[in-house]
Amino acid sequence: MIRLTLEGVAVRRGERRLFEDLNLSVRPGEAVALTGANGAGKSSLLRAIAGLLTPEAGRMRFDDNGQDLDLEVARTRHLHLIGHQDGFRSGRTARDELAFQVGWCGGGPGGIDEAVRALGLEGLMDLEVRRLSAGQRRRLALARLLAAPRSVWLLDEPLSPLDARWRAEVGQLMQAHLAGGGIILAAVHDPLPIPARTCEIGGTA
Ligand SMILES: Nc1ncnc2c1ncn2[C@@H]1O[C@H](COP(=O)(O)OP(=O)(O)OP(=O)(O)O)[C@@H](O)[C@H]1O
Repeated sequence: MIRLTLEGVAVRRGERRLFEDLNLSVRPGEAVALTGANGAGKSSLLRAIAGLLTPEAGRMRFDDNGQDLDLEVARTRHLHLIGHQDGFRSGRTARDELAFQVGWCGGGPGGIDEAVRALGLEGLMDLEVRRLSAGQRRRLALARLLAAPRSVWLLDEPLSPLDARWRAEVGQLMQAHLAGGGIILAAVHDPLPIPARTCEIGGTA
């Protein structure tokens, strides 16, 4: 049961400090919606938590039932970041790209079929990624969450290209993740379809 704690975190991009003194604790089974204006720093915060950006100040901790985890080990083994850039090579098939990502995350092939079903991708897996619609492509990116299970989901506007049906379906998958003790930190402009605490990131566009 992993918990994420941020203490006094500040993030700077270029000349601008986006926010400072951010304190946040996300407990197992809890979802937090990161809100704020365009350019406030929501994506930057998710990237900083994932270790892709060095914060200017503060501390980030993951603990497992109160036992502090090594930060790099926690990021490598327990965290997924689904951002705007999904990392797919667009000339390869959805099947090959999902298998590659799941293998890279240490997941076996066993979970892929179930993830493909859960995200309604069955008829799309032999298509090149470039032939998928924006919503289909996002569902392919989200399939990694199920096929290579990890406790911490960092999601950057996960629902934005999805239609109403898939927003609801992914909401159910999020709910199941929380029920299993996972945590979700999601940058959003619209409310999440699950109960979530809100953390507003300061700054202006
Ligand atoms: N590589 C970079 N170098 C310098 N500044 C950057 C870089 N990437 C982003 N920024 C700036 O950092 C600020 C925060 O961007 P970020 O994407 O974190 O905001 P956001 O809150 O997620 O915005 P949105 O709601 O528009 O997605 C923006 O002003 C952006 O221009």
